[in-house]
Amino acid sequence: MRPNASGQVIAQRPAPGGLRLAKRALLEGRELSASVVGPELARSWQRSLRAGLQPAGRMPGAPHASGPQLARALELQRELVAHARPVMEFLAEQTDGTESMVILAGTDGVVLQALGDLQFVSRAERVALRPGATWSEQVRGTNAIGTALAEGQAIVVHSEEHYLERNAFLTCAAAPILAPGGQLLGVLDVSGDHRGYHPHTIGLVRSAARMIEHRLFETRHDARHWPGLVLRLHAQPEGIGTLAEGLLAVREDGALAGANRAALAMLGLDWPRLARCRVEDVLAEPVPLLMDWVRRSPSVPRIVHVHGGAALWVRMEAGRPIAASRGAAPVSTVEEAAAVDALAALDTGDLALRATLQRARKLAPSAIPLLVQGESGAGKEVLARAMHASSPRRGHAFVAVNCAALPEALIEAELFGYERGAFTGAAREGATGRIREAHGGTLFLDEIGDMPLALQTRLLRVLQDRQVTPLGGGKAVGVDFWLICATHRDLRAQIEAGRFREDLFYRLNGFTLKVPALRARSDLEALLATQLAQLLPGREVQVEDTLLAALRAYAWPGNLRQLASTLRTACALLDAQESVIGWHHLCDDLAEQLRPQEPTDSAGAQPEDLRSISRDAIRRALDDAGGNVSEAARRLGISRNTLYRRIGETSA
Ligand SMILES: Nc1ncnc2c1ncn2[C@@H]1O[C@H](COP(=O)(O)OP(=O)(O)OP(=O)(O)O)[C@@H](O)[C@H]1O
Repeated sequence: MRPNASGQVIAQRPAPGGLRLAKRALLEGRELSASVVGPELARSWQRSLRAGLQPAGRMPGAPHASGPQLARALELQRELVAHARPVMEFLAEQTDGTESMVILAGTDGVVLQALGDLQFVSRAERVALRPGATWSEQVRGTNAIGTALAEGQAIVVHSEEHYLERNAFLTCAAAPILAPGGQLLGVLDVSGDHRGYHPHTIGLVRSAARMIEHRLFETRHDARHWPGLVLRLHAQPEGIGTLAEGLLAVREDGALAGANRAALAMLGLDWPRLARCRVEDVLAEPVPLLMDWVRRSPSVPRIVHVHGGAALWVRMEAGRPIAASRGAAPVSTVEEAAAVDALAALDTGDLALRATLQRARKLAPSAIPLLVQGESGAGKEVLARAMHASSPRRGHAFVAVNCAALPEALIEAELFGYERGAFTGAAREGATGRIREAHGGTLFLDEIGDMPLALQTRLLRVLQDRQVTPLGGGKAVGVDFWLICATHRDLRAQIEAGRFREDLFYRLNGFTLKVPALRARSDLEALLATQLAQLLPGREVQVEDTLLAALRAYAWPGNLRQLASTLRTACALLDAQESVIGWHHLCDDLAEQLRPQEPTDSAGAQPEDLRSISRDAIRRALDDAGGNVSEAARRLGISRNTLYRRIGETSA
């Protein structure tokens, strides 16, 4: 098995002898056998031949950028280099011990950064993999970096597929990195000893290139500076916010300003059409409607319709000018109203939650560090966002970081930022880091109980000194933010077990706020009404009586997240003329979980009952998903991590 040029796996790798014969055929002007040499490789060999290169001969001296030339190239590509760095470190960790290098090259094929193990190459060959070396096809013939640039797509070039025999010791996988407008910015590559070839490397490299593109898009269209709309799209609501989401930037006048590749695929666009299109050309919903949605409730996912195609879920973010340009009301009045509404909007009648909200309202102006505790999906982040919106800091950023979602090396770079001085003599910073982005605003650290101990020590230092020092030893910078942390874990038990620093616990826990689990709340009906009004504005929709009773009795292992995803599915299935949500509007597995249970008062259910309901639901979902945990989690409307945790809890 081997991946073809676009990274898909094709069945057979040609024998080296076959490639040698094919290369001879190329030199003799004969046709290349398509079964030995794929179309991308054949085109690349032809280009190499036309460039006057000889496969076996001595390579004419390949140009190598001088120190000042490299510094200038790095300066020109500052944004790309800064965003690529943490992703490259992550890739280098994944490929550690595999005798390979992670390389970032510019559009001219010049190596800008290289990380990893150079021991697998001879001293003479090392220089070719260092920053400054050139890997364009023109100078080195077919190779993953040069060929990915020439073809504009991901490619694997293995051993003798390299045009020059002297490069046959390498196996390389490379993927282009594109700007949000489709312009080629550079190439990410993993090159290693040809004996260490692994078919999954290309997938890893392509995902890493997507991560860089995602960060570039988010920086260029950051809602604080970009005066337009950002649409996050996916066929399923759970896909929004993940690496698989489509990203679309829309100018205030409706013209499309940027996208990622996932959005192009979802909308049936290509890069040239993107530049000519307006949002009305691709979506059935006009810009004023989108603007209205984003002003009224920006974080609520909605359904939009692609012309002649699928329905997609969308979550929108607006730049400040749009968010503030509501009618004739002065901005301060609008912000004031939003501030009051943010916490009040969460109060749907449950007394325990109301008590939490009242405390939150009093604490919001104080900037005392808060710890929000509650089960996964219970609404901890939503509460933290509402507190920020109700605080004097609401004019600044709310920065959320999930400490459980990223590998340790990435969270460190993400939180603290890093210097690019490590690889050039230039003085400007590489990436600011999320802590500094939260300056003046609120830093929300989700799943703080999962933060690795080494990072806890660094975070403690930041909280004590109120200064952050970027990785790579830059200057300490003063920071001022409101810290809100959240966890589903018992942090005291974590301290006992030696997994959480006690001194950090006291620093971040100025006050604990508890968010009740959905099954313990008494306001399910009010929640249903509020969410249905948001999902189907202007429509009067009820829930059928027997279904409502079953929903009340259900244990809701995924809490509000699961409720929201259940209602989104139901609304998507509801016909325009229907006004009652019934059993047939649920996905099958939830309907099955709900049916066998007699309607009982969930608030009166004993913990053991709830545990067994939860256990049954999980078992059924796993059975239905054929044991696939990701699929079972999707069916339950909870994350994979939560499902693993619940499996542990319910089998305890
Ligand atoms: N008050 C609410 N009204 C409607 N939906 C809500 C509300 N609070 C939360 N949700 C829904 O639940 C989802 C999860 O909420 P949130 O991220 O705040 O939970 P969490 O407790 O932080 O979860 P986790 O611990 O898994 O990070 C939200 O995306 C939203 O769909």
